[in-house]
Formats: sequence, structure tokens, C-alpha cells
Amino acid sequence: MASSHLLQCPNFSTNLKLPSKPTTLKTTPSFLLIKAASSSNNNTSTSTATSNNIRDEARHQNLTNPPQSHNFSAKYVPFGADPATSTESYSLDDIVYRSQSGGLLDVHHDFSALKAFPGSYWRALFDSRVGKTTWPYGSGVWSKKEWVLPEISSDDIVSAFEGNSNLFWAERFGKQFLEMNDLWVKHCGISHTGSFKDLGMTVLVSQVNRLRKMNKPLFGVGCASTGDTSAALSAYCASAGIPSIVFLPANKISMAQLVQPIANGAFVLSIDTDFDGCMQLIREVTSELPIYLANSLNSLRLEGQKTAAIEILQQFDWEVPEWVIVPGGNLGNIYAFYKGFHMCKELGLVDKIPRLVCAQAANANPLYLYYKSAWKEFKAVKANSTFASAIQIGDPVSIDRAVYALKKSNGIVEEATEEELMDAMAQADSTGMFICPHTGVALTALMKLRKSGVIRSSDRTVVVSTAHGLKFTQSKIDYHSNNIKEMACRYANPPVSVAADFGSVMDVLKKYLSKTPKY
Ligand SMILES: Cc1ncc(COP(=O)(O)O)c(C=O)c1O
Ligand SMILES: N[C@@H](CCOP(=O)(O)O)C(=O)O
Repeated sequence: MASSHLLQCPNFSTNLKLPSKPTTLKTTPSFLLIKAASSSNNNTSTSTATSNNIRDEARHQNLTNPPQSHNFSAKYVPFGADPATSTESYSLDDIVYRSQSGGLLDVHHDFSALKAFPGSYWRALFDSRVGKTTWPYGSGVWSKKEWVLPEISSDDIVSAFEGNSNLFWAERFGKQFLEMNDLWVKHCGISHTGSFKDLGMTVLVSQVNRLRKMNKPLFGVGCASTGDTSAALSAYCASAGIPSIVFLPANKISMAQLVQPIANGAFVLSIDTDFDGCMQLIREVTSELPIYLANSLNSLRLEGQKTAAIEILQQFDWEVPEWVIVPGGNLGNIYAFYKGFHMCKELGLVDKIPRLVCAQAANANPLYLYYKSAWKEFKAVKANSTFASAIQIGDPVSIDRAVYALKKSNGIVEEATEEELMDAMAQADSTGMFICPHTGVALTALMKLRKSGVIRSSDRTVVVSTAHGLKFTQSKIDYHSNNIKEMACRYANPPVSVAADFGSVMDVLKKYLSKTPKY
């Protein structure tokens, strides 16, 4: 074994000498490309010393100063299988979504290789990459590349520098409505296509890019969607020049969501069914045609989504919050959060994981009903219409993953009626946020758990906001116009129509000032 690791710093001209057994790394090395690097791609045009963009720069660094090789790797294994006894596994370069028994798959990382480096090393490495433009590590997802897709070449990555999303201190909302002073909202929807799906899609489309360069028979990528997966898929595919095909339930997604894949040049099928119907169809189609499946049934997606959990810990300087609340539909994301937290604990970055809460709309609540039956019997439901339209899902593909995550994290499932979720959204907006109805579902869960005393006033709590409110303006317009049947719209704030003359405007303002409490 060599006596030292020579790790090449991408941004600085000096090489860092690290001890051969990196057990304690007290100072932040400034940094370390632990090279991820099978260069199986055929895209390695030999760059000269003059680098003219960040991708070329990364390629040039690798050619001129080959970084320390490593043996990090990942493969597909059947979800929930005991690694000690199961022999079934697949390369990530295989096109496979299900195990032999028809069950889910999981991406399994070689923990023994990752564990050769202590938690302090990983914390310092991840921290060193935040806020940079270095390809591809400036992305919040690819800053954790060794834990995501360790073997992909940086050249094959399709990224919009996603992640690194705002962890917002909800000071006024916490104080005013919940008597909490340590409430945070992780704004995953303030993102390239306006939802957390970007985190998973950069990984999936990057892998497809690699597979196509390997001449695997893949014409394009397809998904069923309630509007956010399709937006992310079409944007990342368009950026890489890969065809995308999206199946959308007709008249069940917002205009803003519908126009995203249209604008990005996807082949859009508007199908007269619900999301579960579209999901069934895309599964059948992708087993017949050379179209790669991009829904979270494909476990690659969750590898990207799990980085939001790591990012939360990082943003708290590696302190672990008590609670993390996630709205759930197809149920991949709740497992992705569990996986991110679990990896941080297993690899010594933190010493515990938060308790997870999965929040569902009462109109589409199969997980909630299952939880309430003490996990006795799962029954898919017919999902009814909900303002939280992106989680109008009755037969979630990741049900087993969600149950696993909740059991392992001492988790809870809550639900929100239409009135509760819309009121919660309006309340949050009235304190300066502009959230989506799904975040309203998560906030309702928080309100209920505060009321019952399960979540205490001082508990550090993170609510995951999954999409941008601007995608769901029609629901806000309906609410603030008092235009929703059988809903009181208690926090509606409709505009006042007034004639265009000084007297009328003054009358209206005087009335307003006399009624409004002074701050
Ligand atoms: C905005 C939004 N929030 C929450 C979810 C739920 O995520 P998951 O399907 O992973 O449970 C989805 C998609 O389903 C979504 O688009
Ligand atoms: N909300 C999702 C539903 C599909 O979920 P996925 O994570 O399995 O792709 C969407 O926006 O389509």
C-alpha cells in the first residue's frame, strides 16, 4: 500500500497529502477528489491544457492528475433482502426494475469501502463542495457522488446544479400558529423544475446517458406522472438531448405542470385515467419498448432524492433534528429520506436519525389506513380528487419501502382533509411563504401532532416542502376567492375592487386601517 494518499484538489493548485489511513481528519481539506471513476463512457475527447468550460476542466484534471482511485461501488439488490444470504444482485448498468420475485429493488452501496473513511472525513468532504461551481460537485446531489452513483464518469452526468435548497427558518409561522421556535421548512421545490423530483432525475437521466453511450438499446425515457416527475424528466432529457415520453392523467394536473413537458419537447400523452392507471400503462409499455422507466419504482431515483436528507443534516452543521415531516404519494420519497439519514448514521456522520412523519391527503390515504390498522392489511384505494393533486395516488408503488422507513424511524402517518390542507397552506402563505398544497398536508400533520403533544414546542422540526407554490396558483385563487364548495376558506384574503378616484380609495383605506389591529 502506498504510504500516502495524494488527493488532487480541483480548485487549488496544491496537492494535499493525507495519511494513508484517514482515520481522523480534523481540518477541512480543500479538496479531495476521491475519484469516482470508471471511464467507461466514450465521451473522453482529449482535452488540451486549455480548459474552456467546467466539464472540460473536470476532464482535464482527471487526465493530467489522475485522482486517487477507490473501490466504491453500488449494485441493485432485492429490497429488504438479507445481504448475508441473498445472492441476487444486478449491475447498475443492467436495465432492471424488479427482483426475480417481482419485488422492489434497492441500490446497495459497498459500506465496507465507504467505512474505510471516518464520518469526519465525509462531513468535511461534503461541506467543502457546497456553493462551488466545480463540475459536478457544485450540485447538491453530486456533492455526494460517492454515495450516489460512485462509478459514473463525471462526463456522463446531466445536472442543473440541483439541490442545496433553502432550509427556511419558519419563525413567524412557528410562533404564531404552533408555539414553536425551532421550526424549519426544507424548500425542495425551489429548484430547477420546481419540485424535489430534480434530485432524483439528475441521477436517473445521467445513468441513461451513460447507458446510451454504452450502446444499450434505449430509445428514450418514460414516466407516468401527476405533474412533477414529468416536468423533471422532460427538462433533464431535453438538456441531454434524450427523448422523453410522459403519461399524464387527463385534467388532473395543474396548467403550470402540464406546460412544463410540452415546453421541454417531451412526447406528452394525456390519458383518460388517473395516475394509478397511467402508472400501470407505463409499466407495461416499458417492458415492451426500449423506453427506460423513470418513476421511483426505479430505485436509481431515490439515490438522488436521499441527498435532501443529508443536506438537512449538513445545514444544521450535522446536528440531527427531532422530526422530519414529508408528504407522501407514490411513497418513494419517505424511504429516500430514511435512506439518507440512515447512511449518515451508519457511516458515522451523526449518531442518530430523526423520527419521520409521512403525511397524506385524506382523499388519497392508503398508507394512513394501513398504519391505522397497525400494519395489518394494506389495501389500495381509489384516490379521490384533492387540491394536493400531485399525491392523488391510491396504489403507491413504494408501499413496502415506506413501511420499512416508518418502522425503522419510529415514524408516524397523519392525514389532512381538504379544508385542513388548504387552511394550512393559506396560514403558511400569510407568514411570507408561498407553498404548495402538499406542503399544506405536511403542515397539517405537524399541527395535529403539536395539538396532541406528540411534537413538543421545543422540538427541532423540519417540514419538507416538495413543490413550488407557483405551480399550484389555481388552488390559491379558488381559496382566496371563497370559491370552494363546502369550505369556509377561513384565511381567504380576496382583493377589494374600488373605483379609480381618490375619495373611494381613501374610504376603503380608512375602513381597512380602523379594522386592522396595530402591530
Ligand atoms: C409535490 C409533491 N409532493 C409530494 C409527492 C409525494 O412523493 P412520493 O410520491 O415520493 O411519496 C409528490 C409526488 O408524488 C409530489 O409531486
Ligand atoms: N408526484 C409524482 C407521482 C409519481 O411519483 P414517482 O416519484 O414515482 O415518479 C409526479 O409528480 O408524477
